[in-house]
Amino acid sequence: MQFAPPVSKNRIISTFPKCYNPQACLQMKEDWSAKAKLVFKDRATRQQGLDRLKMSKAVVVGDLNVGKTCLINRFCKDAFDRDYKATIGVDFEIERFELSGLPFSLQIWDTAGQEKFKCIAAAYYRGAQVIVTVFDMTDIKTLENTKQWLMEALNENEPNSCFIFLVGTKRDLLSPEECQRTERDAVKMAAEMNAEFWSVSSKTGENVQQFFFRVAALAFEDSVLKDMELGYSTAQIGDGDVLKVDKTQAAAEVKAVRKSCC
Ligand SMILES: Nc1nc2c(ncn2[C@@H]2O[C@H](COP(=O)(O)OP(=O)(O)OP(=O)(O)O)[C@@H](O)[C@H]2O)c(=O)[nH]1
Ligand SMILES: [Mg+2]
Repeated sequence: MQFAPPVSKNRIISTFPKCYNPQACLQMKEDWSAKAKLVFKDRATRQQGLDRLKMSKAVVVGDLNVGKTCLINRFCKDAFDRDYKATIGVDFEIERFELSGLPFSLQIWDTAGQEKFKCIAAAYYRGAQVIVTVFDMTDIKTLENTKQWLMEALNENEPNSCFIFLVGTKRDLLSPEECQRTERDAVKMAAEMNAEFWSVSSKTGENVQQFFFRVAALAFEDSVLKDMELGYSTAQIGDGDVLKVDKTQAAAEVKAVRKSCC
């Protein structure tokens, strides 16, 4: 049996993360659902949870240059690169969390916005529990394009099976007035997309951790509740080996994509 190292302190989520804007929010509640709390309280589950991990997949899509890679790198590596380096095909990160005492992993797939890599990236949309559509707050055209990106990602997934997020990046480049105006447009778009809206800066880090905490919390709770509905005992949630297998498999796939592209 694989024993995962402890989750780092800054990945421990003990209270239910809030949304960014109540006008574009997927779930208004301020706490975990009562059903989910039952699972968290189950001591047997907590014990099993120490060596068992649950994993969800998030795919990040949007036009080229909008800041998808920077968003992921700010959260996963606490780093920011001023220079643009286009993502080739796909890339991925795995982040481990502890939510209300239970372990959870989020597989974050970074996809290329460039047209020539689109068909490769699209192959990785399948099986997503979360779709993150990203736009550049300084370039309104990229907001309009998020609908198309979302449609393509939804096409590869079961209807109503994904949480949808709309994320505006580069808020550090806008004046407060410009920011407000763009956020108003984004809230309207989020309503059309059934998405939750977030406004972030990967340069300063503003709202980035809060956003990913929210993603992790919604995906985790949903997984727990789905498992319950399927009638699994709480002790069966997740499987530690999944993390190892998926990571190796995913890394091999990314390598193959790069080879076929270059
Ligand atoms: N000021 C500022 N610049 C940003 C921010 N996020 C990204 N950038 C810049 O925007 C450019 C593009 O960022 P990337 O993250 O590489 O864009 P991408 O969406 O991954 O692009 P593709 O991989 O081609 O699809 C880079 O030069 C970044 O430095 C931000 O929050 N603020
Ligand atoms: Mg990129």
